[in-house]
Amino acid sequence: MEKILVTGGAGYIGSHICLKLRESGYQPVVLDNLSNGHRDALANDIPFVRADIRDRAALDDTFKTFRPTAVIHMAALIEAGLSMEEPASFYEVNTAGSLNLLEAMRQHGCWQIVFSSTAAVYGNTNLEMLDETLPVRPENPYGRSKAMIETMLADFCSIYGLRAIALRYFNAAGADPAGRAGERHNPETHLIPLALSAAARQRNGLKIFGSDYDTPDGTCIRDYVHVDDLAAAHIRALDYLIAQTNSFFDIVNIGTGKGCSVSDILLFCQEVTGSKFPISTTARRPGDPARLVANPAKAKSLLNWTPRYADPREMISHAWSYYFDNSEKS
Ligand SMILES: NC(=O)c1ccc[n+]([C@@H]2O[C@H](COP(=O)([O-])OP(=O)(O)OC[C@H]3O[C@@H](n4cnc5c(N)ncnc54)[C@H](O)[C@@H]3O)[C@@H](O)[C@H]2O)c1
Ligand SMILES: O=c1ccn([C@@H]2O[C@H](COP(=O)(O)OP(=O)(O)O[C@H]3O[C@H](CO)[C@@H](O)[C@H](O)[C@H]3O)[C@@H](O)[C@H]2O)c(=O)[nH]1
Repeated sequence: MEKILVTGGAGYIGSHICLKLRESGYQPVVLDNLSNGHRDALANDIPFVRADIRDRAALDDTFKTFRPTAVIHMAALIEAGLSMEEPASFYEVNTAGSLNLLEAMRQHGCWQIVFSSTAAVYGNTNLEMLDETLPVRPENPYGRSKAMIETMLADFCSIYGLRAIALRYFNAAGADPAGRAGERHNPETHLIPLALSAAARQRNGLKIFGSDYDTPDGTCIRDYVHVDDLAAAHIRALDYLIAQTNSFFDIVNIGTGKGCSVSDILLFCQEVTGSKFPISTTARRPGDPARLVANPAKAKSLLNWTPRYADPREMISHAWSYYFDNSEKS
């Protein structure tokens, strides 16, 4: 079985990718410092290295021990809002940490990588849909830290011969439909899990960050993509990467192509849970673009990937089941 090193694999998206890797005949090996992940989010028999991507000696040991065929690189700080307060941490962990990883890959002859990029690289545009040919103009240091990694990848591909795909995910949502994994950020800052905890009366309602955006209902629009579909996209990307013989770098959006406003999401959360939690409006959160919706055409044409779940209510329903069954976990 081909071994795939999954950095950040104990996190929300990573734990779903590990499930999908095993179902697809790959052997995940996870490296995670557990700053925001959970060892118990992974099956016990998945090889696990507790280490930081900035620790070169730990990376060297990991490459020597496991000799992975490819890397899925997800380890990162992920909150766009926090990056407006602590930009240095984002450049240190995301950008410098990724350079450290790429250098270790080069030294150990591991030439294939799927990288977790983000819709946040696009920033504010007036466009209905965003496609991969647009210039990147991130609104926040998080997006800039990821855009820099895309630039490094392009150079490592053209000059050192790496093969790389950057998947620009839009907003991951939902949980494993079979209930084996879900979202457990601590502290939680994402819209849907916060709304679900309001629905469960674990918090006192939900505040909308800004209702004066230039959108139909004044709240921000995002493209919510089911985490199970996101995991499936990684398998497509990996299969594609492994089938190539020449170096290349490509960028692919992973989203549904459908936008949903914050207000819509909250109404859906109330509908799915049957709980009319209080909703109020507060100031905009700095660094939030008004609208981020994918043009998903390239994911279909290059990777033959299309989402199985396109209705946010299905995503919320799976997230709610997971929330309900795991509310005692931190
Ligand atoms: N959640 C989303 O909607 C979304 C959207 C676009 C892109 N992404 C990207 O997807 C990836 C995974 O996101 P997620 O939502 O699963 O986040 P997450 O926080 O649940 O997972 C990230 C994992 O990385 C680990 N980690 C953080 N810093 C590390 C370090 N220095 N060394 C080793 N491990 C480290 C954390 O412990 C965690 O397990 C990230 O790269 C994120 O930027 C996420
Ligand atoms: O209490 C809350 C929380 C969020 N929001 C809004 O809900 C939307 C979604 O926010 P959130 O769930 O925090 O996700 P994003 O800030 O869009 O970022 C996510 O999605 C990006 C891709 O679009 C990823 O790159 C990031 O890592 C990931 O955190 C935004 O408009 C927020 O302002 C609120 O109004 N109230």
